[in-house]
Amino acid sequence: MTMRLDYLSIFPAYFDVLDISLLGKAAVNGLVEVHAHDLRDWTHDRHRTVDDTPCGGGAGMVMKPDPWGEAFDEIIGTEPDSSVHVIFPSPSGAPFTQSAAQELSSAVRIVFCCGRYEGIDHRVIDYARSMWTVHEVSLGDYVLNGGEVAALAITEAVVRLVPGFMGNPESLAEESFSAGQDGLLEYPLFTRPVSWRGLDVPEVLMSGHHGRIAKWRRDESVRLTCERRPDLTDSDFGVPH
Ligand SMILES: COc1cc(COC(=O)c2cn[nH]c2)cc(-c2cccnc2)c1
Repeated sequence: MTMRLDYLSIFPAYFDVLDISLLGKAAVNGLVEVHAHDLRDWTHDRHRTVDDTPCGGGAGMVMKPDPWGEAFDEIIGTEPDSSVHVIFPSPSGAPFTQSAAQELSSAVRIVFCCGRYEGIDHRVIDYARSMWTVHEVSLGDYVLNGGEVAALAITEAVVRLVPGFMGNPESLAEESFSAGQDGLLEYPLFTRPVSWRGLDVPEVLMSGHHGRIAKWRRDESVRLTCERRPDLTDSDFGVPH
């Protein structure tokens, strides 16, 4: 089953990068189909206007609903279809998580709507919710100039989970934020040379003693998680289960 990805943006060139690297390979072997669209193609005035001043006053500009509606009609259609997932990256969205990426990796169609300026007229999101499955998602508590970079990050998190995309699926299982690690951060990784600029690989990892190695890795994951992500630890005991 091919996953179709559409990107609506006033800077569609952001998505040229999807033709290379891992994503390019997925596109080549028919797993993923990518279409980027310039929102201005659905404007009709000489200046190809996509924004206007906010009703009720306030600083900055808001993206007009009209171009979005016409683009939706052409790109997605005018009939409701809950199998279409429409994503609005936004600072006011719900935190994007690995489980959300996992769910989206089985979608047949995902449409990314990249907001610019101060945001998009809210009726665009309300309309989209009446037609498709909408996700307003945040990548973190910071503000980007537009949704394009967030759309690329979400795309990578999702497409790498599409069955048949990753060379060796085992590497997916071992990662942080995947079920296998109980939501712990990944332990530190090492490879050869054993000694590098006066820094040595921890001896336990060279011992060949698998039980000790597993314990060292678990202890490191717990230590790192408690240090850096107290929010991921269980408040009762301060140590993740
Ligand atoms: C500058 O103001 C913005 C920026 C962005 C781009 O996304 C992010 O900055 C982001 C995403 N995760 N963390 C930050 C989106 C909107 C927006 C879109 C739709 C509805 N409402 C607002 C507004």
